[in-house]
Amino acid sequence: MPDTTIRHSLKWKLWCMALVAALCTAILAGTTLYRSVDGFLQARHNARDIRQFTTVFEAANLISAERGPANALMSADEAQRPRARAWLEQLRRQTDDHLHRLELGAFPPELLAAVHARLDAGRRAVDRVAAQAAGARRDDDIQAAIEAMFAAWDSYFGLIQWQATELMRRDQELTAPLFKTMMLGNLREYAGRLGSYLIAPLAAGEPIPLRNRIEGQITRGRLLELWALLRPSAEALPLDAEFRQLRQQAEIRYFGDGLGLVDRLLAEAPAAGGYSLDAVRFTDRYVATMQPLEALRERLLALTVREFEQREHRALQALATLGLTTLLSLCLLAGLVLAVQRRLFGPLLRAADAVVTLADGAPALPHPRPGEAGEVRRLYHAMAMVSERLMERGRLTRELEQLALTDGLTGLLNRRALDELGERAAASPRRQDCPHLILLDIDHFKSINDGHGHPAGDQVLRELAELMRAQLRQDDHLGRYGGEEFAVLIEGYRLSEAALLARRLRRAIRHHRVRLGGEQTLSISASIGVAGGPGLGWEQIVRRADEALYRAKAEGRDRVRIYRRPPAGEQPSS
Ligand SMILES: Nc1nc2c(ncn2[C@@H]2O[C@H](COP(=O)(O)OP(=O)(O)OP(=O)(O)O)[C@@H](O)[C@H]2O)c(=O)[nH]1
Repeated sequence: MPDTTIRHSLKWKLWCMALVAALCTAILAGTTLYRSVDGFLQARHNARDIRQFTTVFEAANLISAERGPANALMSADEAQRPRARAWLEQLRRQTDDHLHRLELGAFPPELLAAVHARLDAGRRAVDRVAAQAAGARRDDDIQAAIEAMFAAWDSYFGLIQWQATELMRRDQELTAPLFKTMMLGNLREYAGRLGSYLIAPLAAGEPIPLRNRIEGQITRGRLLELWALLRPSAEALPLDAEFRQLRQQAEIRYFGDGLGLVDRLLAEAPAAGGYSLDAVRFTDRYVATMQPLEALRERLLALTVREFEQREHRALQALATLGLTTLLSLCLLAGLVLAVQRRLFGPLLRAADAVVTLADGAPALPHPRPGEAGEVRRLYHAMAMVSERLMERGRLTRELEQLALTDGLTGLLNRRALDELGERAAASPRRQDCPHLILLDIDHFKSINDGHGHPAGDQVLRELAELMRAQLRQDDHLGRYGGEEFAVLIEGYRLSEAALLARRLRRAIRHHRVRLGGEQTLSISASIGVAGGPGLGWEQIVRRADEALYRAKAEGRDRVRIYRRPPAGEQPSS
């Protein structure tokens, strides 16, 4: 018996293999997906951090920018004061707005508190000077207020450094953009400071103190250093056309006009007529030349933010592509397994069913369905051939079996067939199956052969077979039991009825005329022995019928003798 347990089923093995393949795919894809998700989250964090850093830096820029109107206010006359005050108030509001937003973020409170303290101190110093009448302001107070505002920026720069360090520690990829941004922020701050060193002397009409000149030179040196780092060929700088254009504008406006203005005032001795520009006008003109520096920093930050947003977008695309590819691979695998199951196992199982019906001798071959594979069609074709051969073989076997049980001359059952039927009937427990045997032998048959030839003898045998068949019921079995010996096996008769049938047969034979060639006819007779009855074995019946037949022959032929069971102690009689 074939092992059909599920463990040995090909379908089960296929599903197992598919499961293993799906697991391998999932593990492989999972590892890559994990990296991809990690990359995407990192890119998203970086984009968010850079945007946040932009906000932080804007506040620094505003603190720096506050110094312009503060300087103007501290050196303004009565007429200039309202405009400078309005300008300063507007910038202070913007700065406070930004700082307020920062407080909501995760900055160390002590750093924020220090920024507020320094900024308040700087603003108070500015306001104290601004509150004095134009003529009463001392350049030392102005210088002190300016330096207090420098300290506010320095304090805020500490906050920027803290955040930059935090971000760089989280991802080193942020190092370059953060440094570039800080560099540009410093550039704007140093430019502002350089101008501020001139404000107090300009406001007071005093010569520029040596300390201011030295600080100014140091600041100028830093400015030029930073600017050199931002030369157009610097690889770390963006190739963006607008950025390059802004750099060019800064080169002309600030490093040309702005520094030129500072140099001119440094060169001017505060003679009797004073400086060629007062502090307010200087501030107006100088602040305007710093504009491209601010634009440059904003552009760099915008480009950096854009680049990180693009990275985030690309990481998301890669993640989506990988996810979809994985899903598609798993779907394809499942589809493949289902297709194999439908296209291969379905037909195989139908073929198996057909083979079983074929073995039972009732072939019901499966028909190929549309779209079924060529291999399956070949299998069905081979099965059709096997079925055809089996049918042919069955037919031949049946023919052989028939031949083995049939007498070739008369077409009647042969002795073997009759014996089989007789044994079966004798063995049957049903009373109505109880068999009787009429054994019939043609008298002097040898003389027919001798006198008329062997073919005439054959003709007699054939005609006698037909004659007897005509006398019998459908259920009676007629056979040729030997050379010129016939046998009738009957069931459901009593012995007397069997004897009657035997006598009828004898009479029919006696009255029959065999026509040989021409007018010549031949009459024949037969001797008959009858035996049978309940409780007898087939061999016994045959032996008894034979005995009765022998007696019929012995007593003169052409007669019927019946084997009767003798009373106890007596010889059997016929
Ligand atoms: N034509 C022909 N003769 C056969 C066939 N089978 C047996 N015989 C002959 O049947 C004859 C039987 O002869 P015997 O056994 O002497 O019997 P009988 O001549 O009928 O004599 P009794 O039976 O005593 O009346 C033999 O000559 C066999 O050759 C057959 O198929 N065809």
